This record gives sequence, structure tokens and C-alpha cells, in this order.
Amino acid sequence: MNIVAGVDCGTQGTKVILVDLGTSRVLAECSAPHELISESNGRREQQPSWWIDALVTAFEQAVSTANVDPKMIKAIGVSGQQHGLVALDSQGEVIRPAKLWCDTETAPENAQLLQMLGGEQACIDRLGLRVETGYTASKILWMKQHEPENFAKIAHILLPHDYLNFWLTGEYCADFGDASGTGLFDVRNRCWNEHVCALIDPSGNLFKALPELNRAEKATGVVIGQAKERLGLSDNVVVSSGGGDNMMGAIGTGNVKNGIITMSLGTSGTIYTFSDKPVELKHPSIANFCSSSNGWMPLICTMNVTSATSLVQDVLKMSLAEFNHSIEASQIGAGNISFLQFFNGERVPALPDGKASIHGLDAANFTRDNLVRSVVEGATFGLKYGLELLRGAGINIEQIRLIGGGAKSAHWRQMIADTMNCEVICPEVEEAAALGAAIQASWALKGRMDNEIIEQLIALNEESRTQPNCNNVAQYQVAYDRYIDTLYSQYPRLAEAQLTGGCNE
Ligand SMILES: Nc1ncnc2c1ncn2[C@@H]1O[C@H](COP(=O)(O)OP(=O)(O)O)[C@@H](O)[C@H]1O
Ligand SMILES: O=C(CO)[C@@H](O)[C@H](O)COP(=O)(O)O
Repeated sequence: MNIVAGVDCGTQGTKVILVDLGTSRVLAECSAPHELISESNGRREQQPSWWIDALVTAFEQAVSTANVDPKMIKAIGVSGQQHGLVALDSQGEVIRPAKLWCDTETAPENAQLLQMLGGEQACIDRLGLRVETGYTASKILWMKQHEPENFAKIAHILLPHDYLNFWLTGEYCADFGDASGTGLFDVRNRCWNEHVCALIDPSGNLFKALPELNRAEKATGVVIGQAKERLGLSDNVVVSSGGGDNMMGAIGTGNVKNGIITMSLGTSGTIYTFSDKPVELKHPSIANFCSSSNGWMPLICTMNVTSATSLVQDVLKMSLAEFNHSIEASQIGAGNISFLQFFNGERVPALPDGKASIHGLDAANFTRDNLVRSVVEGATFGLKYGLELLRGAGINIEQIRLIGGGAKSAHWRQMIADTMNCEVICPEVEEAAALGAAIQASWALKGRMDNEIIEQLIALNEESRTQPNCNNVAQYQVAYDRYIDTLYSQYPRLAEAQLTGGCNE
């Protein structure tokens, strides 16, 4: 048996998938949860050791579910939540907990960095995208200003998936896709940018701490030491270059050629497509990242999707089944409630200091079902706001491939189809980022990118195909317009930015 493993270290947990390349069958999909350090000042952190423990737990479950000997595994690919800062000292030890993609404590440092770069347009000219709160660069500046002793210890900067690759292989390496979300990288020319590093650290140490960059079909190394022992692997198990979870979700949904759109309803919400050349930026909120398949992938990210819905679910002490039942039991528009879902600040629209708020409550509409529906609608409308930016940039959206935890809900799928007025379909393998990582692992085994394996492994789930319903589309449009009016009344600068094409949001 020729087995490869795909690992996806998301925000809420790590998933492991095992794929038999001989039969193109998925043998097991398992996961283990992570904790999250969360404070109301926007701090969002995790200990990198938690990711390792979750990887080992999910891996052990997967080999046991598939009933295979781990020694049969030939290659591993790793996908990870983007942007997180893992700072290591000269011994390769973690200096402090990783600040995550959703950390908004660093918003002032991001604004400062943008200013140091000469403003939004100068930043786009230099890096090919606007640096956002959440990207890695501002976390490094934050460390310099708030924890100078820790900053002085930095010898290596890694992203979450790079760190797991380092644990597996002992190599300090990065891939173009995940590196493009650091804010230290020139996305058009696919290289680290020394100028931005020098703005943060004129000594040159930061630039020196950046890892070597690796192409999508190249191996990072082989599994060694403690990792090999804990996972029970044989010698020479190849580890691919890996990538950010959205980059791997793109591979796992076949989004490696022009014309396909993927949307993820994970902790964050993302929408992205493939491009074989760097995209001319039509709106600064569209992130012009590189893909982990040697191309580019314009992407929209909202920070509050299942992170927001889970909070309401927890407060109301509901199971997921009860929560989904409430969506079904309530009417479109949630009795005219608008839920601005920014529990975590927000990236699109650019509201790093945003707070959640509920509008339009009265004695008649204040019900559990409406509260549930309104937060799910809020998260969905946030994604529609982003989707309209992509449409406005000329990206044609005829079908959405839907992935992430929320895609498992048939009600939410229908809401997405109706709100976006577009067909929705899920891939058979829902853990698309982990599957993408497994596919990339197979490329590393062969030493070349192979789209045949994508054809063999990725099938669409016909049962999940969901068409927009005309009546619902009209009703959701009314609810969306009300949501946008509420958003603009709370944050007038967004309405002004709308008139200037998104600048100065
Ligand atoms: N059937 C379902 N209906 C709605 N939401 C779901 C369902 N199953 C899982 N989820 C949501 O998906 C979330 C996890 O999504 P996932 O994409 O795995 O997150 P991440 O990759 O960010 O860790 C869970 O917190 C849960 O709220
Ligand atoms: O920041 C982004 C994309 O730019 C997020 O999409 C993270 O990559 C987190 O992903 P999930 O945990 O939601 O999968």
C-alpha cells in the first residue's frame, strides 16, 4: 500500500487524513481539538506544543481507524492556519506562545507598519498587497515594542505549518503560499522583502531569521527524531513543503486552475480562486496571496464565521443539532434583527477594532431561534460583502465549492446559495485542506506536480448540490441591505471608503 498522510492544523483543531494512493481511497479522517488563549484586548494565542500534541492524537486515531501500520506511510503534507508567528531562539526553542491570524491586539502595530511603508499605495507597490492586522509582520513589531527581551532572542521566524514541518524534519523552511501572508514577502516576485524587514529591525537579524523558500513539488525533508518515534514511522518518510490552510484547501478542492471558487466556513471565512499570474489588485481588501501550487490565489478573509456562531451556540447552551434546528425554525431576516458579528475585530471589512453588536431587537423578535439565525446570517452577510468585492474585481462566480465545518450544515449551505445567488456544492472529502496536504505529499514523493491525482481523489458530492431559490434570494437581499445600512451607521468610515474604492477603510 502506498499511503500518504495530510495534516491540517486549523484554529479549533488538527485534522489528519490518510489516503491510499493505489486505490485513491481515503482510509481515515480524524481530529483533535486545540485550546485558544483569548482576551478582550484582541489577544489570540496558542502554544505550538498544543498543535504537536493534537497532531499526534489525531494521527494515532487515524492509523487505528484505518487499521494500518504507520510504517506503511510514505509521505506527509502539512497545512496550517495562516499568518501565526512562531518565534524560535537559536536552539530552535519556542520563545513565547504563537500570536495567531485572528490576534487583533497588534492592530496599532499594523497601522504603524503601514505608515512606515509610506501608506497603503506604497505598501501595495512594494509587496503586491496591503498588510493587514493578523499578518505576521505586525506581530513581530509588537514583540519588538512590548517584549524586547523576547525579540532579542529571535533566531528563526516560522509560520504554524512551517513549525510542524520543522518538528517533523528539523528543517527551517517555508513555502511561497504561506510566506505570502506574512507581510514580509513580495507576492509578485515571490521572494522575502528585505526593505520591510529592515523597517522593523534595522539590525538585519529579522531578515536573517526568515527561512528558505521551497516550491510546491519539492520535499522539505524526511521525518526524523522524536517525531518519527512518536508517530511510529519508518525511515525516509518524505515531508512536502506544505502551505497555509487556504492554499491547501485550494488543492483539496481542485482549485488549481482558473475558474473555480472555493469558500470555507471555518473559524474564519474565506473565498478564493486560482490565478496563473499575479493579480492586478482591484480592491485593497483582496489579498493577492501566492498559492501552494506554484501560482497565485486572490483571497477574501473574514475573521468571524464559526468563531462567532460557536460563541452564540455556547451562550445558549445548544448542541450543533439544536443550533441548526433553530436556523430552520426561524424566518429569513431573523425578524429584522441585524447581528454585526465582529466578536474578534474584522479583516474584511477592515475593522480590526470592531466589536459585535445586535440591532433591531424588540419584545416580539427577541427569541432563541432569531438570535441563532441572526448570527449565522451576520457571518454569511460578512462573506457576501467580500464576495461582492471579488465580483467587483471582475471575478466570475458561477459555482461555489463549499468546505469547512459549517459546510456540513444543509441549512447553512442553502443560506449561502440564496445569499450569494449562486450554486453551492461540497467536495466528497470535507476536510479539503488536509486532503490538499495529502495530495501535495504525493507530489513530493514523485518530485513533480501531478494534476492526475487531483482528478482521481477529488469528487463533488452530488447530494450537497444546492441551487438558489428565487424567493429566498429576494428576501436575503432585503436582509443584507438592512445589515449593510446597520454596518455603515455603526462605522461611517466604511460608507466613505465605499465611495473611494476601498481606500482609507
Ligand atoms: N454540522 C455543522 N453545522 C454547523 N456548524 C458546524 C457543523 N459541524 C461543525 N461546525 C462548525 O465548524 C467549526 C469547525 O470548523 P473547521 O473548519 O474545522 O475549523 P478550523 O479549521 O478553523 O479549526 C466548529 O466549531 C463548528 O462550529
Ligand atoms: O487568516 C486567514 C486567511 O488569511 C485564516 O483563514 C486562517 O488561515 C485561519 O483559518 P481557519 O482556522 O479558519 O481554517
